[in-house]
Amino acid sequence: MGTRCEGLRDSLSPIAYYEEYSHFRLDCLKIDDNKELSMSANEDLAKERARCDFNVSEITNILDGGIERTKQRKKIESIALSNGKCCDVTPEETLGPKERYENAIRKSCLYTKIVKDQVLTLTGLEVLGSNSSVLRRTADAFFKDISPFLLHLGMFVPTIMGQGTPEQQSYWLPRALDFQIIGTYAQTELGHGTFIRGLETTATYDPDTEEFVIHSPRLTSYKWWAGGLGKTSNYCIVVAQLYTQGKCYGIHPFIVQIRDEDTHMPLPGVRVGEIGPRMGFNTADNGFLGFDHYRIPRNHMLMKNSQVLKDGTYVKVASHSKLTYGTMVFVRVMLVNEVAFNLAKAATIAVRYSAVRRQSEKISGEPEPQIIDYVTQQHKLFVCIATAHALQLSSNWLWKTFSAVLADMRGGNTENLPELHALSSCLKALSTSDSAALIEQCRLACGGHGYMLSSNLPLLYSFVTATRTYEGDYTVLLLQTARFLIKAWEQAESGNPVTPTVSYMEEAVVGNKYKWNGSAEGIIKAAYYVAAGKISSSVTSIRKRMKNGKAFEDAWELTGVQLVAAAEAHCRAVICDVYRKETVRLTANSSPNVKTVMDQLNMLYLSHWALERTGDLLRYTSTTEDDIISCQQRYEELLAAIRPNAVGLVDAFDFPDEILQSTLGAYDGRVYERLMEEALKSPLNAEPVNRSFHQYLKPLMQGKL
Ligand SMILES: CCCCCCCCCCCCCCCCCC(=O)SCCNC(=O)CCNC(=O)[C@H](O)C(C)(C)COP(=O)(O)OP(=O)(O)OC[C@H]1O[C@@H](n2cnc3c(N)ncnc32)[C@H](O)[C@@H]1OP(=O)(O)O
Ligand SMILES: Cc1cc2nc3c(=O)[nH]c(=O)nc-3n(C[C@H](O)[C@H](O)[C@H](O)COP(=O)(O)OP(=O)(O)OC[C@H]3O[C@@H](n4cnc5c(N)ncnc54)[C@H](O)[C@@H]3O)c2cc1C
Repeated sequence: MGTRCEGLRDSLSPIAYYEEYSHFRLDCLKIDDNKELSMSANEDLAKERARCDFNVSEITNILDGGIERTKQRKKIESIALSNGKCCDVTPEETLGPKERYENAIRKSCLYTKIVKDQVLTLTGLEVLGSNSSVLRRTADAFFKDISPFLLHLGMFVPTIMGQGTPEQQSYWLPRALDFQIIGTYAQTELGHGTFIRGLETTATYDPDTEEFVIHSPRLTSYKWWAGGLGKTSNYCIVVAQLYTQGKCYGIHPFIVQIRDEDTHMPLPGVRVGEIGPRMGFNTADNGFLGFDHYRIPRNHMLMKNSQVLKDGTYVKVASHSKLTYGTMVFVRVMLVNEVAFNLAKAATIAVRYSAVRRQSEKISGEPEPQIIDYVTQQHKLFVCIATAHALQLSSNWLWKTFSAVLADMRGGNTENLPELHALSSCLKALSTSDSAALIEQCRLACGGHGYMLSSNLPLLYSFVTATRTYEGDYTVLLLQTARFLIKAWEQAESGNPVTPTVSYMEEAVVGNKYKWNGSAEGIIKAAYYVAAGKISSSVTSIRKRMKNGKAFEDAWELTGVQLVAAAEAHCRAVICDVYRKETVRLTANSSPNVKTVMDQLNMLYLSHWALERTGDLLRYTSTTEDDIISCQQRYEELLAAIRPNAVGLVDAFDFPDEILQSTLGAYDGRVYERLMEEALKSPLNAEPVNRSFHQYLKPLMQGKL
């Protein structure tokens, strides 16, 4: 897969091991004699590229955000990839947990050096913000799983930037950005992840020494989960309940040193370790952390939003009580981009593989078709390409919204924060949930070979399915959006103005039923009407329950299923709307064929969701069965229209093989050769007979056990 890296051979013991068994594989399996193993590219894939009718790089530029950004991305990628030391000779998933972690640290250091020496000097800090997707793409050439440094750049640095005073930033940021210290974000505890007001770690101010005493009063207060915490980080952001002058002021962020900067030993009063094997993230040393009356200086509390003065007086600086949650909002915004990128990778792998793979007979006796020619396969895959586009464009739009609200807040205006919170919550929830489900769909679309770790689909899934939970669980975040929607509905009902993303309510509260029209704009409007219908039903249920004597909180709780569905419908309508508008805007000056194929993908996405939500359309709009039949027909026509361009569309994601890291998805389509090459690297192939034969099998077979 990708280029092999000779330079690393002597740095790891497993590599010597591999070299040992690589002699064995040639002797024993004689793959050199196998005429089938060819070095030339797959012909079917070459034919697919020849039939693609649009300019692939035009779409690449659109997805990157313009030709200049494509150029910059490629430059950064080539800096990292030409380093020639990015990949492993031994697949990382065949290493034991310790070796795997050590290997991840080795690669993280290598990658960090490249970022520090070459990328940051080229791009400045922008690469950590709006342009951080470039870093994420490039990092994937180094890590099949996750870098233990992810939280350092993903949350430690952003928290200092977002929650620190200018003085604190100027002290901590240069050290953090230079990797003199490595940090993480320890908020979640054994006992609480969602309900952060219930966190139990305490930070009690002692005015005599001008220190905070950080303490974990019980097992459930131990920090749990933070990435890079177990073994890598020597500092971390600890979110704890702040006590001063005998009063609790709720959760606040503190910078806490946990390991000696020289020996890396845990400091006295700190208990830290790794939490053990998990479904994914196995190279990220997610950790636990407890404190025994551990003291830190007063100015290690991040004091941009609130302060504790030397004498212990608490001063609230921020104009909004939830600004301490700012890092979470930032990361939720980033995650939409993150999962769009991972879904694009899965779609690339599955579409290329489906063009190479031939199976079954459509007509008895005729050559086996490429599996991509089955309409059911197109149904599984083309929505993945379309969703990757939808999420990529929605993420760019969300980033712009986030930046605008941030700019307002710098001027003291927090008016648009609730809308940003509602939007980032539901977009994070839906994008992570859709992407995880569709990556799994890509894996299933690749049959048995999709189950191989070397396809990279299982790892992509295990990584992305975690995004549905972390940084706010799916249900919990949709319920946050629902709070905003219900309030907006009540505002619209009483004739007061509402914010732009819920302006559809103004028309819907009047009680009109929407008449179906199958155009893009018509489907989007129908989606908004479905959302309005569900919000209205939720409001009715809550009111009915309250009328029957329930308190608001109980009525809300009992209506939870409807509220989640309403928030989901709202968010789906927003994605459909943004995807449509951005497609039209971004292809305004494109060549006709690019415009056509982007429009087809967009219509496919809209029709797909209309068909998925037939029941809602029939219930909340005046859509008829005939309308659904014509929508289904249109959807099937779109599958056929997109089919010739499918490989071109995934090529437009422009993933180098080193980043894709997949036996099934490499550009040249040498699927079978790569599967065999990777199989031969299995440690079990290191010797013709495993010692367990002598220890167990032989005695069993000979009745001597
Ligand atoms: C080497 C490669 C390098 C690459 C570099 C770049 C990489 C980028 C990618 C980054 C990857 C990072 C990986 C991250 C790993 C996971 C990290 C974590 O999980 S960390 C752990 C993450 N953990 C979680 O995410 C925990 C999830 N839980 C929570 O966030 C909160 O508990 C809660 C929001 C659910 C409730 O909070 P609670 O205080 O109980 O609030 P109530 O419900 O009582 O509502 C009261 C009012 O507040 C309002 N409001 C609320 N929030 C906000 C807000 N943010 N804003 C504004 N307003 C907000 C709310 O609307 C309501 O308003 P109203 O209706 O009254 O008007
Ligand atoms: C791979 C991974 C990496 C992580 N990295 C970090 C990290 O670096 N730093 C960090 O601090 N944390 C991290 N986390 C923790 C993560 O943020 C939490 O797991 C997440 O916020 C969910 O909290 P929880 O685990 O307590 O789930 P719970 O809150 O216990 O949720 C369990 C179930 O209860 C439901 N539920 C909970 N509350 C409600 C409610 N109010 N209404 C309805 N349903 C509810 C949820 O929907 C869910 O189905 C990580 C987690 C994972 C999996």
